[in-house]
Amino acid sequence: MEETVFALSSGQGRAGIAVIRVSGDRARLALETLSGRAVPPSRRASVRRLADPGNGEQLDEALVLWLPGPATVTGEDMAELHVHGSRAVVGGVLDALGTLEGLRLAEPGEFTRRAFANGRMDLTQVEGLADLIDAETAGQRRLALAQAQGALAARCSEWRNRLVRALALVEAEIDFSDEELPDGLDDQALSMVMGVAKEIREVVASGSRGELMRDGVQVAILGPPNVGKSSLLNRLAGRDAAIVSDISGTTRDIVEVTLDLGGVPVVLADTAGLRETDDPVEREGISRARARASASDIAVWVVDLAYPTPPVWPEELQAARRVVVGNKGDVGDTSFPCGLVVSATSGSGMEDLERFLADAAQDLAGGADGSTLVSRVRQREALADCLACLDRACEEAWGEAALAGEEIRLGLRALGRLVGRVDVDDILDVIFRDFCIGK
Ligand SMILES: Nc1nc2c(ncn2[C@@H]2O[C@H](COP(=O)(O)OP(=O)(O)OP(=O)(O)O)[C@@H](O)[C@H]2O)c(=O)[nH]1
Ligand SMILES: [K+]
Ligand SMILES: [Mg+2]
Repeated sequence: MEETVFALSSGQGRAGIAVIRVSGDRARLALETLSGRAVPPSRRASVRRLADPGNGEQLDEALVLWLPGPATVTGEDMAELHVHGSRAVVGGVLDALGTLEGLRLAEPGEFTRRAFANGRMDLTQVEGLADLIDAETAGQRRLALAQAQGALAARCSEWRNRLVRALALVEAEIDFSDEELPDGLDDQALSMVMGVAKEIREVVASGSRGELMRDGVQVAILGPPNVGKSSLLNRLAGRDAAIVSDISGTTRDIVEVTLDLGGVPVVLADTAGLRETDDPVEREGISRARARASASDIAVWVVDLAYPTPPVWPEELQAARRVVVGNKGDVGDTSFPCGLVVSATSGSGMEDLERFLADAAQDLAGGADGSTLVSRVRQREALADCLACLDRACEEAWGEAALAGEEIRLGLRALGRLVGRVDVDDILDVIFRDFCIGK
């Protein structure tokens, strides 16, 4: 029997209400012991006095729920205690639960781990839930919620069913042929595999959008020293995140600010001005700036319109979108060719820059049609593996049936990895590492 676990599932610190969850076979006994009465009718919120079973001292008057398994989040019997959210009440109730035999504090992510173990969620839903809890923008919430509710899981199981049927056709053909093995896939199996491959290809192609939505679109602010890169970052952030001064080479470390632009998370990075220098610290800053530039999705090159020089994009730049921004438009030559003219000090043109960034970010990460299903490299790679197998199966279509069948089987295995049916051990710890106690 698994131990029964409990934890504070709402946030740490003083609050109006705090929610403590108990999961496992002893959840009923725990609730009965603390409340001194039989559990209330299942799934009905009921008021109970909770007392310390050791000395009988009342700890709180709470709203409690008795949730018998298996139709619970973890798949086990559960109890929920909605107590007053002070340190003393929460601490008292947690301590009291800890004194009960067979109960212990849950480890980070343990509720979700049990849900996964009991088949209440597949791995993609677990990942979606982790992302939902961390979601900061509306776009992230939509993507994570769809995944937590099983949008990707449902597609996977549908692909799986079709591939299993195709495989059955191939195997039947192998079994029924007397001497000579049949050639490749039969027509029906081939069209099934091709159909699934086409759909997976589309999902894989949209994968980078989901990853950008989950991780944030990276914007690098680049340019020579003293052109006003840090001033621009501060303007966009609406606060003094980076040090501004009239001394060239002020910024050394990367300064990051995350913005919510139309529901898409955008990570702005201010960087050291690019120039030749003998100062070892500044040189390190410049090499960091170049590294960040090469990892950016959107690159902004800033020109000082008071002393304009043409942009020199770093060679390693791979950004999908670039823009040249002429700064110090308040004092400089606004006829110099730039994508946008702004002034970080007066604020003129800043709305245009923000709109440019929002549109570009939306282009790269937004998926208003909700068709984006994958949001992690792990998911995209598993699907790409599956796709490669299916493509090889189709190539074998006129070759050996046994080989084609084997490729379909390998494709199914890749799908199994995606949802956590096979080869799950090494990824579980990585996924649950991000979870905190109570989830
Ligand atoms: N007139 C005017 N001055 C500006 C504007 N933007 C920035 N400055 C000034 O330009 C100087 C340099 O600004 P920073 O933001 O530190 O420039 P930077 O590109 O980050 O400089 P480094 O970090 O040294 O590479 C400061 O004195 C700012 O006040 C602007 O739009 N107009
Ligand atoms: K400066
Ligand atoms: Mg700077």
